[in-house]
Amino acid sequence: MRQVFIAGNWKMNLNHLEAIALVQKIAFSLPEKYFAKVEVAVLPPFTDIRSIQTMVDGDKLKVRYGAQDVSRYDSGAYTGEVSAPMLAKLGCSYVTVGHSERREYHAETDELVNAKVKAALKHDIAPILCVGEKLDVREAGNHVEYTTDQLIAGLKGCKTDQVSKVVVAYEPVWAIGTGRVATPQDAQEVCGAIRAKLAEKYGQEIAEQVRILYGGSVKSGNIGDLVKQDDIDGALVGGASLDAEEFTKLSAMAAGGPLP
Ligand SMILES: O=C(CO)COP(=O)(O)O
Repeated sequence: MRQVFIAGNWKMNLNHLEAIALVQKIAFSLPEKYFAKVEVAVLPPFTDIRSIQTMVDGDKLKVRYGAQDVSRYDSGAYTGEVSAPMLAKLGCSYVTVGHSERREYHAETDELVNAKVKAALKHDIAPILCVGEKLDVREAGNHVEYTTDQLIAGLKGCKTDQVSKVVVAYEPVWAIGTGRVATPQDAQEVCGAIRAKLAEKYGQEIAEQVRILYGGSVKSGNIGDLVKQDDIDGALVGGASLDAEEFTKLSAMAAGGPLP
């Protein structure tokens, strides 16, 4: 049984002091019983991770955390890069790989995304592999093939047992930060195709274990209908993850009901 998963991608927002305040608010406003039904993680900028680690460990908070990017290399002369061993040492559970903003603004190719997926897995950090089409691809009706091709390219060379640890995030680029959320049926179409492709390549048992998230303008008002879909196991949330009250509400709705 896959646990519902809500991950907040903070993107390039919040310094380490603001990060502490936000995580504290999330941890204390979501009643304990919800954490049994929904896994909640935050993905802050690198500069916030150490502060979050200290607080989560010290106060034994249920919120998990990770990073937004990782180097393909473990160490060496790669100025500006942060490695998977460094993230592992900071207790990161997750790292997003291949987010459309990195593919677009940092020219990340499928080959690089694949190398980063493998670097994370090697150090027991679960990659959140982001896939998703731009508007022109959807309008041409090629969105399913496009995203499943990105999926297979991102997982190339991974062992079958590693694949079960990967989280896939389907984020149609036209729905990110636009307020234009995909309908639950549109999102299910692609998430279902992603699971079917995983089953074809790695077997049904592995495919059933992989969590598939939807991302793109997710809010407390639309998450309920999204997670009701068979193949949507949660969400990768951008803007709404920066507001403690909204993110807590959204996490509670993903767990099956509103906050008391
Ligand atoms: O890119 C996203 C999460 O990774 C989605 O961002 P928004 O929720 O702001 O649309």
